[in-house]
Amino acid sequence: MKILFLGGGNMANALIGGMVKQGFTAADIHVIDPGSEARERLSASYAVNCHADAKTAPSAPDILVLAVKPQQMQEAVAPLAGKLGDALVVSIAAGLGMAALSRWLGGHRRIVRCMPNTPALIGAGITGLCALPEVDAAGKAAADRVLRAVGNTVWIADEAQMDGVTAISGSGPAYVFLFIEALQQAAAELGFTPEQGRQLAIETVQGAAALAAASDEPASLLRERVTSKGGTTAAALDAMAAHGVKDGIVAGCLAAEARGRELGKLLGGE
Ligand SMILES: NC(=O)C1=CN([C@@H]2O[C@H](COP(=O)(O)OP(=O)(O)OC[C@H]3O[C@@H](n4cnc5c(N)ncnc54)[C@H](OP(=O)(O)O)[C@@H]3O)[C@@H](O)[C@H]2O)C=CC1
Ligand SMILES: O=C(O)[C@@H]1CCC=N1
Repeated sequence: MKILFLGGGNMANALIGGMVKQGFTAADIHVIDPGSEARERLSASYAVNCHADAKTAPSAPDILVLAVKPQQMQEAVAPLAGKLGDALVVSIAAGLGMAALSRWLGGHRRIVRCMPNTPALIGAGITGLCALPEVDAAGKAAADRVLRAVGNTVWIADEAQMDGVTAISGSGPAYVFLFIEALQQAAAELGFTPEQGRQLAIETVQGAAALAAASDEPASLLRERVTSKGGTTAAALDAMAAHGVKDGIVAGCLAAEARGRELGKLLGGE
């Protein structure tokens, strides 16, 4: 099974690292990236085959993973159009619809669109996936196996919801990191050292996420359990509500979804 990556940046590194760990054979993985640094990093880390362009790469791989920026995609896939045989194309590009991608690939229809996230780097990713109707069960299973190498997967029936997946889990780690930054800033203002602030903030987020994952109860109930009447948490939540924290997060997610749709249109979608 030959797997070709187009683009060898952050997400390709995360996926390839996970795949090699899960027993995919490095010799069967090829990467095209014009950047010599990107290629050196990948071949040094995982001993995969790296190519500066499509000329030396396998022309009809079993799986082609598209891991360039959405804005780079049309130009990047042009050399591959019409030459893919029945390769399964797995795109991780935000916003880019499968109809536009299919056109750019000369009418290729075996396409799966995915949205992973950066915790994939440590095998803790969550990926939403969606396929064109022409992709059979074996094709979906193959895409699922690639993305499961770096975390869990959720299949989405309606492609229109993929921008929503991007808004919640694709971009989501950035919101959580912002929250951690805010906790660390507050810790610094309260006189803790950076190391103390880091430990208190990160282990709180880790512990709360683990508790939410382990519990059948909704997050709102877990929150209420922390919140004693007239206590410190109530004071904090009141101040956060006055600053619109929760509404701001919801508005941010909706803005991410809207930007995904906008990118899709700019990139040639309907
Ligand atoms: N980062 C994230 O959290 C997530 C990203 N994604 C999606 O993953 C995709 C990749 O993102 P990310 O890994 O962060 O981006 P990167 O910029 O890190 O990686 C893209 C790589 O592709 C290279 N490249 C540019 N043009 C070509 C070409 N013609 N042929 C082959 N390679 C090329 C780039 O080189 P150079 O730098 O020299 O241009 C770069 O090394 C994007 O479409 C993004 O929407 C999806 C989920 C999460
Ligand atoms: O910000 C972006 O566009 C990409 C997609 C999801 C996460 N990063």
